Amino acid sequence: MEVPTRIPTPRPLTLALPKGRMLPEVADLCVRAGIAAARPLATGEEPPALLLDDADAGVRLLLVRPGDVWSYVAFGGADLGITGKDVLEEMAGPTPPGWLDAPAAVELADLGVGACRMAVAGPAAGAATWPWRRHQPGRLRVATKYPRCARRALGGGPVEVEVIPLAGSVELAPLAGLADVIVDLVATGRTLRTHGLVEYEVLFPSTARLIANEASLRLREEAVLPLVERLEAAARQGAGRGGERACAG
Ligand SMILES: Nc1ncnc2c1ncn2[C@@H]1O[C@H](COP(=O)(O)OP(=O)(O)OP(=O)(O)O)[C@@H](O)[C@H]1O
Ligand SMILES: O=P(O)(O)OC[C@H]1O[C@H](OP(=O)(O)OP(=O)(O)O)[C@H](O)[C@@H]1O
Repeated sequence: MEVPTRIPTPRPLTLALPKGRMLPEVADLCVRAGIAAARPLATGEEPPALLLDDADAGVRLLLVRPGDVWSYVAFGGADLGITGKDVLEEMAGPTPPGWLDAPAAVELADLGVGACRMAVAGPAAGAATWPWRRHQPGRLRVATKYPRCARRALGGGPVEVEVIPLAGSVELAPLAGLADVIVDLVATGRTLRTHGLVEYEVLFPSTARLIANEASLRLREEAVLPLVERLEAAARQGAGRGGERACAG
C-alpha cells in the first residue's frame, strides 16, 4: 500500500484578513500579491461578504476581527493570516485555563502597514512621577483592551497591578476615576490629547504581521510559500513607495 506523504487538500489556501481600519492597506498588499478578489476590500467600503474565493489565485479570503485572526490561524481555520503585532503579543504566553490548547501560530513577516505603538498613558499630572511610581509598592489600576500585555509589562515588580478590562473608549477610564493609567494603542496621539492624557511609556511598536498555521507550513508548503513570498515582495514594494507608516509619536 502506498503511504501518503501529504494530507489531502481539504480546501483552498485560506488567508484570514483583519476587518476594520487595517483592511484597506492589507487588501492593497493582497492585490499586489496577485489576489484580485481583495480589490473591493481596498476601498474602505463594507466588505461584500465575509468569505471571498479567488479561483485564479487559488486563495480563499476570510474577513475576521483583528483579534480573531490569531485564533483562525492557530486553530487551523486558515493557513495564513494578517494581523497586528499587538494581537500576537496579547495571545502570546501560556494558554489560559479552559482554552483549547493551540499550537502556536508562526510569525513569518513584518508587512509594515498598520503602524502604531502600545503605550502606558495617563493624566498629564502623573507623567513626571511615572518612572518612580511604576516601581513603587502600592496598587496601580490599569484599564485596557490588552490585559495580558499590561500584566506582562507592568506586573512582576513591587507594584500590584489591578487590570480593569475594557472593550473600547479606554481613554475615558482615568477621566471617570476608573483607573490610574491605561495601556492602549496610540498612533497619532490625537485621542490621548483630546482627553488630556499623555504617553508615559512605549511598551512596543506594532505593525501588521503575516502569520501561518504551523501544520500548514509543513504540509502545504508548496502552496503556502509562494503566497508568502508574493506578500513579502508586495510589502517591500509598499515600503519603497513610502507605504511604511511611522509609528513614533
Ligand atoms: N490608531 C490605532 N488604534 C488602534 N489600532 C490600530 C491603530 N493603528 C493601527 N491599528 C491596528 O489595527 C488593529 C485594530 O483595528 P480596529 O480598530 O479596526 O479593530 P478593533 O475595533 O480594535 O478590533 P475588534 O473589532 O476586534 O474590537 C489593531 O490590532 C492594530 O494592529
Ligand atoms: O493615537 P490615535 O491616532 O488617536 O489612535 C489611538 C486610538 O485609536 C484606537 O481606538 P479606536 O478608534 O479603535 O476606538 P475604540 O476606543 O473603540 O477601540 C485606540 O484604542 C485609541 O483610542
